[in-house]
Amino acid sequence: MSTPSSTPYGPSVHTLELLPAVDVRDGQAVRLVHGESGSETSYGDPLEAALNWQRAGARWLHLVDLDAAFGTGDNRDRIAEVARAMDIEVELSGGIRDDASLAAALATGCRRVNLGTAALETPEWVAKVIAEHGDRIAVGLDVRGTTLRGRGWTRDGGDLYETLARLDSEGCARYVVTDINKDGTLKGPNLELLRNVCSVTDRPVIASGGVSSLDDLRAIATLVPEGVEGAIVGKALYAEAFTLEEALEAVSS
Ligand SMILES: O=C(O)c1ccccc1N[C@@H]1O[C@H](COP(=O)(O)O)[C@@H](O)[C@H]1O
Repeated sequence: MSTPSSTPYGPSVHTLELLPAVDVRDGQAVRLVHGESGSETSYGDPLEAALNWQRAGARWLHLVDLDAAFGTGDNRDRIAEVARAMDIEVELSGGIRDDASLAAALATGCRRVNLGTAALETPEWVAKVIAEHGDRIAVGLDVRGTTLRGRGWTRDGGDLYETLARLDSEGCARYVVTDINKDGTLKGPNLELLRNVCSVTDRPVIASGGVSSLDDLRAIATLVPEGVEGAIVGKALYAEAFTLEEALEAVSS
């Protein structure tokens, strides 16, 4: 997914793809701290937020149904409305755990979905949908240390590296790696975790959690040759630490 651009001097170079996040809870765009329910800061209408990132030049939107992830209901209609309104690519997460929720998610026209809990609790189903849908399926590896967390990040779900090896062997096309301890904190990304994951898989990795500055994005961009394809940016954009235009400029090569 990183942007290829050929040069007259050699092989293609790739720039880090940026995926601004719109997480939806109770119909509103929100940001959480460490993914904890109850830590929400609200940023208003999710459609307006998404259109804003699109207008600013994003090529991708990371769209999350937080209620579905937490099991506190869902925002399915609102999420579908946002996904359908986008001219850019959308990756959709939250509560996609069975055939019905997967079919509804794919029917929004999103480019791909991220599976979290299902990869931990129903591995046979995940292997089946990876085989059926190829790169329209990515897996979100949400970790504290090296322990995966599911069900709104409230339950342990096994070892990161064992799960990664299993998913690799099943043909999983891509991983979204979130350090929960960093998420929503503006404390900087976990570069070591990203490096470690890239060292054990040849699949592209999307970095998530902790981005606070343009320098953080530049630091993640240095990992593109190791396999980091993109970075999700949430709190920093909503808190206006920088603009999306500045971020896109910072990672363009
Ligand atoms: O994105 C968040 O802040 C977040 C916080 C708490 C739980 C999940 C969160 N987001 C994403 O939701 C999916 C997991 O959903 P599920 O387990 O498949 O239902 C995953 O992509 C998380 O990164």
